[in-house]
Amino acid sequence: MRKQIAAANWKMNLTLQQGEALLDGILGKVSAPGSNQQVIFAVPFPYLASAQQKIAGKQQVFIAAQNCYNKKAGAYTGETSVEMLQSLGIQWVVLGHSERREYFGESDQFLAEKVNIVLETGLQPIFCCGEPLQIREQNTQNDYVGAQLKASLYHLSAEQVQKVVIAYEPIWAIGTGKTATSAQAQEMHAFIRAELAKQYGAEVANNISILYGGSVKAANAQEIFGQPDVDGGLVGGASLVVDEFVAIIEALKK
Ligand SMILES: O=C[C@H](O)COP(=O)(O)O
Repeated sequence: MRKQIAAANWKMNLTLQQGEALLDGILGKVSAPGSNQQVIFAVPFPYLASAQQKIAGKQQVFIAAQNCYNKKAGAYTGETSVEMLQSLGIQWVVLGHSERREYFGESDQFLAEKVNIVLETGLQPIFCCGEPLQIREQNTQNDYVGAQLKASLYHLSAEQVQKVVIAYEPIWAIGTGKTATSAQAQEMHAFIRAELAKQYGAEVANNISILYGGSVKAANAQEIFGQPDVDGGLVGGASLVVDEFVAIIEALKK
């Protein structure tokens, strides 16, 4: 059965001290996640080790990297390998966030290579997809997102693809305060699941968690997460505030 997941993406925010206080605050307040729920914190690279120590012994709570490189090791100054992440105990990596695609020119092919190395090393990707405003206005978002999935994921086996969590993040809703309506989120999530079912069969598609991202906050989480094909969220701004993110975790389906 697929998991219900609240994933925090801190992006390039917070000092180490602020990050530690945030993590302590959230972990001190939130009830223990249920066995079908997971909480993931995607923190900046320099904080991975300390964050990993803070969650030690907590069931269903994980730390994620926000990125990784597509090569195993070598002369790639400034990059971080999946093996390095694994050596810290990290089990998750966010890949293909629209900010990486836009500001760092990450292509579908490059992301397919990153997906491969993450899975081959034994970690799990949170693979982001989503359309810009212009595409939504043309009503071609299904084609756009379908092409992103095909280009970066469909070479995977059925066994591998079930280790991927997909995060649908309409770019026009990220950090804008403009959330997709719960109906828009459900419509796209159902489309993504139907596409996965076409490629891998319904059983596999039903095992894949699909998160919504884009201005999720305490006030709208329950309604969005309540949609049948929405399995939680990838949360930016609201994940930086203790009470907001605690409420978002509590809004996950049981
Ligand atoms: O990774 C998270 C998404 O980009 C959403 O960010 P946001 O919640 O600040 O809109």
